[in-house]
Amino acid sequence: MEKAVVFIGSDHAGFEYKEGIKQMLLQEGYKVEDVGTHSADSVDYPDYAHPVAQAVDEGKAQWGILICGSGNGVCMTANKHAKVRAALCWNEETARLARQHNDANVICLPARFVSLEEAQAMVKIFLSTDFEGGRHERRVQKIACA
Ligand SMILES: O=C(CO)[C@H](O)[C@H](O)[C@H](O)COP(=O)(O)O
Repeated sequence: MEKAVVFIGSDHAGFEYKEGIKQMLLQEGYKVEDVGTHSADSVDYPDYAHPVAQAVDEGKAQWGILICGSGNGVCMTANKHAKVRAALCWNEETARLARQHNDANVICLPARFVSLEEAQAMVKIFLSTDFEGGRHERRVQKIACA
């Protein structure tokens, strides 16, 4: 089966984790589009969160992965895009629930609060867990503003 297209981005705080997650995804056969940043030099997280969210919003990417220090800045930015449901995840269970209950399409990770191994495990779970639908479908429908 054809692997999904994943857009990934981070600020300087998430740069090393972005590289580690990207390598893992490439090894697993995903098509990965890296929007930057490309070094640990200080940058502004919206400059990377918007392109990832836009790709998901426009259907160019099935999934988005965003990393900053706390995960909050990239998450707030991504959720400005209409079709994006970006979820801040900090352990395997929150990553699983973001998919099962919220049908999230972007995972936001806090590089300064989890290990790279934990972040990689969360991404694996996020990309392989199905939305449960049912009662959650109704709630997800209500997230969007009219
Ligand atoms: O967006 C954030 C906070 O909501 C991120 O954690 C940033 O990575 C962080 O603010 C960057 O901080 P720095 O002191 O400029 O490295």
